[in-house]
Amino acid sequence: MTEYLPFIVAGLVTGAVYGLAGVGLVLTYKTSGVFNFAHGALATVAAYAFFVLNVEHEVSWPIAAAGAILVAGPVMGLILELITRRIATAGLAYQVSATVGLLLVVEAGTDLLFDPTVIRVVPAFLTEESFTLLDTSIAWADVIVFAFAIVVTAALALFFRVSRTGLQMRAVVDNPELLSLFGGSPAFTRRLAWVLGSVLVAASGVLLAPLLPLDPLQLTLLVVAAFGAAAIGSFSSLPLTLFGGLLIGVLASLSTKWFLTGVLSGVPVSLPFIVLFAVLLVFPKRRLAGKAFSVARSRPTWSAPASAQLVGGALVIAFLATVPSFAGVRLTAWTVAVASVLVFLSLSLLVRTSGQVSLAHVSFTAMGAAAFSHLAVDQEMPWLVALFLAGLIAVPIGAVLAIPAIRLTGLYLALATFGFGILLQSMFYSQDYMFGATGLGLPEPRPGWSWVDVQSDEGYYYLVLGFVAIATGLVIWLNKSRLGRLMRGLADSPMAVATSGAEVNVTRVMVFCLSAFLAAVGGALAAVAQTTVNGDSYQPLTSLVFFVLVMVVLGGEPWNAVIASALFFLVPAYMETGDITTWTQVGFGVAGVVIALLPAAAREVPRPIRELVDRVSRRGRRTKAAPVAGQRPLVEAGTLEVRDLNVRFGGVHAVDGVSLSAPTGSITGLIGPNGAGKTTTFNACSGINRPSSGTVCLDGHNVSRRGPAYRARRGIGRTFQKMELFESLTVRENVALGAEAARSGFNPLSHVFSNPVRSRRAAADTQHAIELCALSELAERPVSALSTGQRRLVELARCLAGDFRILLLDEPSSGLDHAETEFFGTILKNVVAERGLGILLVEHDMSLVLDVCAYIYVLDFGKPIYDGSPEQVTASPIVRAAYLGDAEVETAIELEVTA
Ligand SMILES: Nc1ncnc2c1ncn2[C@@H]1O[C@H](COP(=O)(O)OP(=O)(O)OP(=O)(O)O)[C@@H](O)[C@H]1O
Repeated sequence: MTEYLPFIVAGLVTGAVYGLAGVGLVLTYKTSGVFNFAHGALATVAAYAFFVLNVEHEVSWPIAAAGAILVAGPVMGLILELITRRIATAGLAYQVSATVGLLLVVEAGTDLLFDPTVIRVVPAFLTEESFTLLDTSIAWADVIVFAFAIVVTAALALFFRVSRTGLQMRAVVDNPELLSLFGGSPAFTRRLAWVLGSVLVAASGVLLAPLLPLDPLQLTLLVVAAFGAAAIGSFSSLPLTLFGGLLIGVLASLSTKWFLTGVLSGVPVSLPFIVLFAVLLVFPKRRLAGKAFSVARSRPTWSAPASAQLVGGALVIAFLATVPSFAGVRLTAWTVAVASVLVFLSLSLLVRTSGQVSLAHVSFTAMGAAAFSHLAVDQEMPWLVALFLAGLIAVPIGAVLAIPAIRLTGLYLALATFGFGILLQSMFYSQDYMFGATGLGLPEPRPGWSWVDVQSDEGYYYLVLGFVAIATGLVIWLNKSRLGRLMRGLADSPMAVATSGAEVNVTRVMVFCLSAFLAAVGGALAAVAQTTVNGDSYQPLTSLVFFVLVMVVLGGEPWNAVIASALFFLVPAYMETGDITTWTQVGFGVAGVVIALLPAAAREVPRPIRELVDRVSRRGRRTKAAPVAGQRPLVEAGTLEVRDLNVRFGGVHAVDGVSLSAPTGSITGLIGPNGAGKTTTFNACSGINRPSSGTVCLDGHNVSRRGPAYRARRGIGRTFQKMELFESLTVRENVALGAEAARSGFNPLSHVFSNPVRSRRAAADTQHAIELCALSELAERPVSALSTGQRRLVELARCLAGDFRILLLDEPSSGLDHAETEFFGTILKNVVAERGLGILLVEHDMSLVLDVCAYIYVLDFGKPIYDGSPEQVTASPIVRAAYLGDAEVETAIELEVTA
């Protein structure tokens, strides 16, 4: 035991500091809903502030610490509160862009202010006295740090539990409006949380300062250990977060004893990320998923017409073909930039198209470069085969990384990838199968083809240009294919994609794998331009810069990738000042913050450019002929049967013993006052929530344990009370996804390819649904530009275009005027008469219900209280009473029973 004690003590001290930083992180995340990736950067600022005051200006340590913690901390907290308040509804990717941008600014800014070549040491400032326990000398300073973390966390936890302000802090995330109604001030509460959170991380920065020479990158990443601690606390519990910090500290310290050399020597540094990843992979979903805040999505909707894109593409390629004539010594930089278009393209596919955040793309390029060298040199494989396999090697790793996004939500994918980049560097870069421990660099050979000169810089440049041009064309084609629609649909509404019949997890993994493949190939091509590479060329921080660039550069694919790659690789090549890379990092970081703060409309390509491009390419003059609407056959007869359904949410018994039957060929109503359990019943029928008991059967086939996509493919389609449209797609594309999502199924190939007969049928079904809902005039407009009534029709058309037999329509007339509701009723009656569809309709508009329904079920407080024909329902005193109040229902039931 005594041999372990020094390690345990050291681990408890660093762990207490991690825990403190983690508690600060949880505090701000809990109250603002924005995860602060710049949390570690705040510790850096505080540590340097302490250094300047205490060491450079010889201010006594208590005053210097007070300045760094109690002055710099709150100031940083208030700035962050200001930023995060504005980006709270900006969408996850923009939230990450803002905080990652801040991190980049602080890291590079510190290097600009403090010459990185000078070693700065902060002397230990707490007491140097120590005592002996079990033959181990323990410093009183360590005891103070440990006790400080415990006392502060306990005090905060108590404050949250018992004080009014603490309760308000917890309430502010759930419902800020409600809090202000009850006299609390959400703004003050949020500000207080940010100040407290920043003070805590500033304290951890000051406490870490004497432990190692000051280095902005190391300090920023060290505090990233707080992410692992916060994960153990489920991003929610303060005491568990402190415990997580202590656990990580002790395990990391012990692993320095256990794993001194060999494969596992990187474990101590990587431990927080191993813990973070393990938590994301194994913690029960409900403990984490519920904590992730859902945020509105906002994406640009304009894209240049195809003709303009083609001309633009040809011009860019023509220009790039002239590069060797003027590039001179910078030709290698140009080759790297052209190859890296693939990397940015792959990141954009993930981030901009499918709405998933990756902060580890440099890791894929590193894998590609290392794998290519080993395959081409050590294994002597043919050049093209080695390149292809180098790309493939990244695919399974991409698939594993996508798991947190599948199990949980996008934020956790961002966290997992952020940790993965650092983990790969600290654990695997120095292994022989990557860059090796010597740092000598791996040879990256060019093809030895005799029929063409690709050995020279110029020849290789043209090879890369050709490669990238073809790959870019393929990516553009993919974007326009079914997979492209599915990816964009996924970014806008995963629920609508799933209930249309597509397996969203297959799509998510596919996109990640494809992206990893392209990035690895791009990495290998770029590495070959440089002839040798080592691990230093692949810093994890660069992944953050790549991500921010993809967010800030306007324009769609592939233009944003071309511009981003040029900015990153060519600007430093042409600006020859020593710290240009640091300056550009500051610039990109600031841009990452600014783009998130801008209103959504300002993130579009500026209007004059859009108008000019549209005008020059004469958009709108030649409209493509709409496909011919197909005749749709009668659907096979069947019935949706719900038996004794019960759904509970904690103590709420939302659905209590509901049974109903909705056959094809007729419209069945499901009505009841607000909160009666109608939507919950729908969700149980379509597989969005799990009932605690009861069954859902389609044609006698029990589908209760199946997911939404399976049920959709069996024939259950639905619309949503709170509309779930694909905002960045046009009306036609929205409706088309209804027709084709189910056809993508589990098979990755059918996500991309479809047989021509089926494609034509899907296009005809789409057109049929569009005409049926009178949307032909609007078919090419983005849905975000439509009125509520038109949007309801698009959702219905999407449902009608699919191969569904039973449609669940949840309050489809809400937000419609009288004429629109009547039109809606007519469409419903028509599709039932013509195609024999079955409809289960939840609706508050009783005139519509009584007009179209053949049979009606009535719920109240989750219980079935009546069912019958429209006439019986209208006449029933039970139903009338249900809409008036509780006591009357019971009296009415008694009266009806006696009668
Ligand atoms: N995810 C959830 N967690 C906790 N309670 C929930 C959840 N979803 C619904 N409830 C509760 O279940 C009950 C039934 O809600 P539901 O939305 O199904 O009613 P509804 O009949 O559709 O109401 P409305 O007509 O207002 O849409 C309500 O008390 C609601 O607060």
